[in-house]
Amino acid sequence: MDTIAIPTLNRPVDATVEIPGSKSITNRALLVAALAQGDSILENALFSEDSKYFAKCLENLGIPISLNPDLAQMQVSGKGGEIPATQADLFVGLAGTAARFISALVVLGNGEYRLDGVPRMRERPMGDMLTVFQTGGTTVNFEGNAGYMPYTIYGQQFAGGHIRIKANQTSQQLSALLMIAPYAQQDTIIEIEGTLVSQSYVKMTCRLMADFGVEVNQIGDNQFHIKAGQRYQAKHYTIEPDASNASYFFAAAAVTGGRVRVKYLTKQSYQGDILWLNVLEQMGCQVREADGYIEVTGPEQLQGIDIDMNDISDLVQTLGAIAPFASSPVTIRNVEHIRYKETERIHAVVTELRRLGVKVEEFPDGLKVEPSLITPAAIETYHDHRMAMAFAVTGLKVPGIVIKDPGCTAKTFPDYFTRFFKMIEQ
Ligand SMILES: O=C(O)C1=C[C@@H](OP(=O)(O)O)[C@@H](O)[C@H](O)C1
Ligand SMILES: C=C(OP(=O)(O)O)C(=O)O
Repeated sequence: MDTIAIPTLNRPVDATVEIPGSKSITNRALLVAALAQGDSILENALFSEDSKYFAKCLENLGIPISLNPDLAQMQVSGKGGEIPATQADLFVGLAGTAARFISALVVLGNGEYRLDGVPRMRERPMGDMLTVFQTGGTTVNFEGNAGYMPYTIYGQQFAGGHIRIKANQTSQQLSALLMIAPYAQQDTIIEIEGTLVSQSYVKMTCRLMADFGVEVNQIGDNQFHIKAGQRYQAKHYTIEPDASNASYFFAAAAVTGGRVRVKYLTKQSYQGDILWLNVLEQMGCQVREADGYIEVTGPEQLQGIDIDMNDISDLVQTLGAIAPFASSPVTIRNVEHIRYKETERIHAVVTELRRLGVKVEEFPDGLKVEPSLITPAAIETYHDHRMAMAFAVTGLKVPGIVIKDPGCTAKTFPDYFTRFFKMIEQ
């Protein structure tokens, strides 16, 4: 297995970086562009495993898509809600958004669609959404355990109507239902049973739907009304830089007492993970937004924090990886749902911090990291891009940190290490 040794930086970082487009926005835009009638052009689209699997699924469903990675551009020729292919084998890798959004899309088709992913994807929950479809008359045949990949969906129509769904393990199934709801046979009311995790992503879904011409009426925190017959409008759409992936570069400024500017990101971002800036401010960093970039300047000494990260849970690893450098404990709460992601993330981050000699306590829904001296180690990444990207930042401060399987960043950020090394060379 490949490894990358992280060189320590014995000075504050001082760099300006560019981050590729948001994964979450790219995959939403691909879905709604596929449902619109006519050509949409997506600028600053993300080219990574997650979005390429998504694009390939659309192509296999007969929706023409042309990819221009050099220009970071994708063109989708939407079919107005039709799915031309009547049979398709669809592979989503480890992309949770592709798994959930494509499964919903094929319910609108008229045919037989088999979906599968890598072994870990077969362990990630799909059942709450699939039960909704089954209740509405769609047949789903599971090859293994009910509620998990691989399965075949026999698309007919999405019934819509009054739907109840749980969203305590992932919000992505709710986002998927919302995005196909305008194409249902009747108006749809979606009611959340119990708690909704990762709410900021649902907000992102509704904002993106609005950008493409479809209205969602949200009543309180847990009811969504979508009128049938609304249609997405094909359009030219520019995707923001990925705020989750920007977090590692801002974190580099935070731990080295340096300065990092991320170009083209704004505080008005659709991405909840822009709140990483508030987290860093609370830990002692300074944040400045200017025309065309956001700048973070790290303090001499980071402070600890006690924080509910339910809404920004892709940042748990970033915070975990810099937490040992704070002057007081860092406590992360309310993120039980990250146990269902690329890996069992609470356990993974706790295990790797302990490997580095850090004192850390694991809770059912989070962790507490004590200020600690770090001893060097080779970090296991568990096929999880965020383990590799986050612990590379730790390596800037401590000699001898090695990241195993750095290629796993390809899921959302194929050239992460190239940009990371460019940051330290500036
Ligand atoms: O809808 C989305 O684009 C996402 C929602 C979140 O997942 P959960 O809703 O499963 O927490 C997030 O972790 C993931 O990276 C992207
Ligand atoms: C959880 C993530 O991805 P997904 O659920 O889209 O696979 C992530 O990118 O951190």
